[in-house]
Amino acid sequence: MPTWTEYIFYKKIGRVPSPGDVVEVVPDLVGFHDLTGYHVLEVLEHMGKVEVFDKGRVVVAFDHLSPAPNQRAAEIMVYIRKHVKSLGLPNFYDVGGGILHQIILEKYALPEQVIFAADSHTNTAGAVGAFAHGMGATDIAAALKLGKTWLVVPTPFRVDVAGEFPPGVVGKDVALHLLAQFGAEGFNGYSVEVFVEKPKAFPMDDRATVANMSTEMGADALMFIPDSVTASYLKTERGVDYTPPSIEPGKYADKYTVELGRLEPLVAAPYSVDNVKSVREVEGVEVDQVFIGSCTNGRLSDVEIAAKILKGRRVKTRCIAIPASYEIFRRAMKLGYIDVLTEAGCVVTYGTCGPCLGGHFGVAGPGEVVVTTSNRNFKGRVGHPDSKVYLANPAVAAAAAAEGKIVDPRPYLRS
Ligand SMILES: CC(C)[C@H](C(=O)O)[C@@H](O)C(=O)O
Ligand code: SF4
Repeated sequence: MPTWTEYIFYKKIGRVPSPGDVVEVVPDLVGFHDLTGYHVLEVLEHMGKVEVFDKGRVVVAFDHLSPAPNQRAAEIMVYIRKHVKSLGLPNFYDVGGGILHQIILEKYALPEQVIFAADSHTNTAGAVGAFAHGMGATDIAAALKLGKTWLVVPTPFRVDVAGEFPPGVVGKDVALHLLAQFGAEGFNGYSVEVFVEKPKAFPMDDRATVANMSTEMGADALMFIPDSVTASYLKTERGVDYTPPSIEPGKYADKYTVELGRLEPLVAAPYSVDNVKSVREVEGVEVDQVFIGSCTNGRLSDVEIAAKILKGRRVKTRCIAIPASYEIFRRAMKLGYIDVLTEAGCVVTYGTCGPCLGGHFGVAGPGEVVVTTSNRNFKGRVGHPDSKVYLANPAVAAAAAAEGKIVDPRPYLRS
């Protein structure tokens, strides 16, 4: 029997490919955002005519520099809007709609699909078992025009997730644990297939975080094998009936088991995603800015855990909280989380990557220390090259905001 990767490609091309094969596939979805969209459209213009193979399969979101923080960003948006309008693209999310990857996961991605977008964190949709992969703007332009693209079939690697999360430990810590074990680039050329032993113990939001950070691991894709959680997520969120196929585990190059019960809150210290330490090792580090958000950890459960920690407290350092989509913002507001966060002194907004990439809305200054729930911490990522970025889960981030320094968040979850 095939692996999930082989199964998906079998359904696409009518034969089971081997790792290393070059295959041509028709994408189910193709996406781009403001930053890469400009190049995508420019390449299409150079190719002669701006046209797309199937309007319904194209998703566009303004998320990186949105709302436009400068004239250049505004010009780019004007240019993209013009094309979106003349193409008549129905799945366009202007300023405030949210981060492309969250929108794709929330509204479009389905198991067994093949998804490409002009952004490296496209693999987030692997949370529902889609083969989702980031590509450069030129490749995306070609895929949009031709309705097909090619790729080298990756080697499947099996990861089993056993047990249940201890308090204060979430999907982010699984991602950081894998980075500690395998290193950045550790999964180059692999598609990681994750089997969850107790599906309910590993909710969709946590799956999305792990799939998202497979980019930092170098993976071509990371997919959660669809299970009862996938099915109920699709039913409740989208009204889609999905019965996961019963495929026997196929042949894997290698495998690894994550024991959730043995994890503790982790951080990736400057300046590398695999410079992973337990939060206890870095306790006391003073923090200038906290960011709770991004395509990694801007989902409802992330906002919820932050609100739980910050309820009745006042932040001791500046804290920016950005639910990853309009939908999440609305839900968080109805549940009272936005109120709690604003009362605690957080700056809250919606629908932008924000300070994740140091472009606007919280650019770090020289010497500043940032704790962020996002996915990259290399030099200068959040702004000044002399700033320092710690990647952490939303509980660690919220506790850092409450104390103005890195602390173990677990006591805050008990009180
Ligand atoms: C701007 C874009 C090309 C980039 C990416 O693809 O990853 C960005 O989203 C990031 O996180 O650095
Ligand atoms: S939130 Fe950050 S990592 Fe995600 S797409 Fe935006 S810039 Fe890239």
